[in-house]
Amino acid sequence: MSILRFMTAGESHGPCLTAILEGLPAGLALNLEAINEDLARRQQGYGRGGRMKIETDRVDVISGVRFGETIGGPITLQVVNKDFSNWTDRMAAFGEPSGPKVTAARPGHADLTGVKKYDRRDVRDILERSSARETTMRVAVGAVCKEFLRALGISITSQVLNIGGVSVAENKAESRQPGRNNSSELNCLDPVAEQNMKKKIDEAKKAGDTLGGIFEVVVHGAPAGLGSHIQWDRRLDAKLAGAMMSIQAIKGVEIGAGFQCANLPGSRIHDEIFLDESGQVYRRTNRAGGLEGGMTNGEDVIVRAAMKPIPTLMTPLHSIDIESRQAVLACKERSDTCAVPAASVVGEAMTAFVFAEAVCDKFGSDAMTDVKAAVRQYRERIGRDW
Ligand SMILES: Cc1cc2nc3c(=O)[nH]c(=O)nc-3n(C[C@H](O)[C@H](O)[C@H](O)COP(=O)(O)O)c2cc1C
Ligand SMILES: C=C(O[C@@H]1CC(C(=O)O)=C[C@@H](OP(=O)(O)O)[C@H]1O)C(=O)O
Repeated sequence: MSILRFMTAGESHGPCLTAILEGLPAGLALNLEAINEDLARRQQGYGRGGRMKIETDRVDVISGVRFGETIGGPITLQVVNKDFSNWTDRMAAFGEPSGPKVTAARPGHADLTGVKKYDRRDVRDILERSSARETTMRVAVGAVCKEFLRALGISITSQVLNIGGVSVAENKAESRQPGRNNSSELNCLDPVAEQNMKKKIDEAKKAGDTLGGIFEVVVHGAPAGLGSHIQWDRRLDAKLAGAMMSIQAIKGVEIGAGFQCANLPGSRIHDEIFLDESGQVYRRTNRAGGLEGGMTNGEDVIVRAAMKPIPTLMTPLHSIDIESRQAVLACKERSDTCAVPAASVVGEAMTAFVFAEAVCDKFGSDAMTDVKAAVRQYRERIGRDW
């Protein structure tokens, strides 16, 4: 059984979304506003659709917290869907359906395989749960995990590197500040690239098309030795890649130099190890992205994810109607043109969960005082021995 685990529930247009997070130590001070801030960051981003104008996501903490501190029990988090009141005809839990059915499956979504696998006649039975509205709860869970990590000196940030082929300049990408999130609308550190990205989003929107892109998540301050080389399912790189791939529409993940590793010789990939005058170990490069042998190595952890373009197009793609079995154009519900900045916040959240689990695994997870003491002692030992 996982030491730390969470589950989400709820449909995109249902009454609310819920998450239960279990396994964090008691005695962790939580800041409600920090959770709400991350929820607001996930809602931002040029290119998002009309739904984000309806919702103002704010979390209710239903269990596991008393007077601002965790007590060790499962933490239940809830966010209300304001839009539910407009969908009661199509989303009621009981009674007869009164709203129209969705029968034109969208390529690139769960629609077609979902209706077959679950033996449904209305694509809505599938799309409501496959929708990335669910990532609201991942961000709420991730924000709690971030508080836990922050108390131990570990911070997580992200930036958007590419939208629809428009990339940030390399020197701007590397100007990231550990532990600090930027305030750009697209979560991008290059103002020139950001303007071009916005133009690209405008063009796509005008053409009824959609865009994907790439974002990067950085973990700063993690001690060396989280994860393990001992067994395949204890490798932190594997857990991190799996967590990133679990985000809707993510199709590629790389750690450090990632796919560049295939093109360059070992002399230009591996990070050489040096000793300074005081005998401290250091590296001049971080192409491994902070992970060697499935463990953190003390450098910043750098993970990137590629997101495919949003599958709902306003100039719809060819598809079929599941009822009439005729060729039709895919359904086009209100939709985002580009959601890479939002996905970058979800990427932070999933990374926070993976690191929180690794910390609980290594240092225990009953009481915050014990976890803090164990981390302090371990940091001292590996600082001394290296
Ligand atoms: C933050 C975020 C927002 C998204 N918004 C939309 C959207 O508005 N319309 C849409 O069709 N897909 C959207 N997607 C993508 C779909 O949820 C995703 O492509 C779909 O669930 C199919 O899963 P797959 O792409 O992982 O195969 C969004 C994804 C994320 C991460
Ligand atoms: C609701 C969110 O994203 C949604 C993700 C989504 C999808 O198919 O993934 C489809 C759209 O839903 P709607 O039809 O309600 O506009 C997005 O808005 C959100 O991010 O909170």
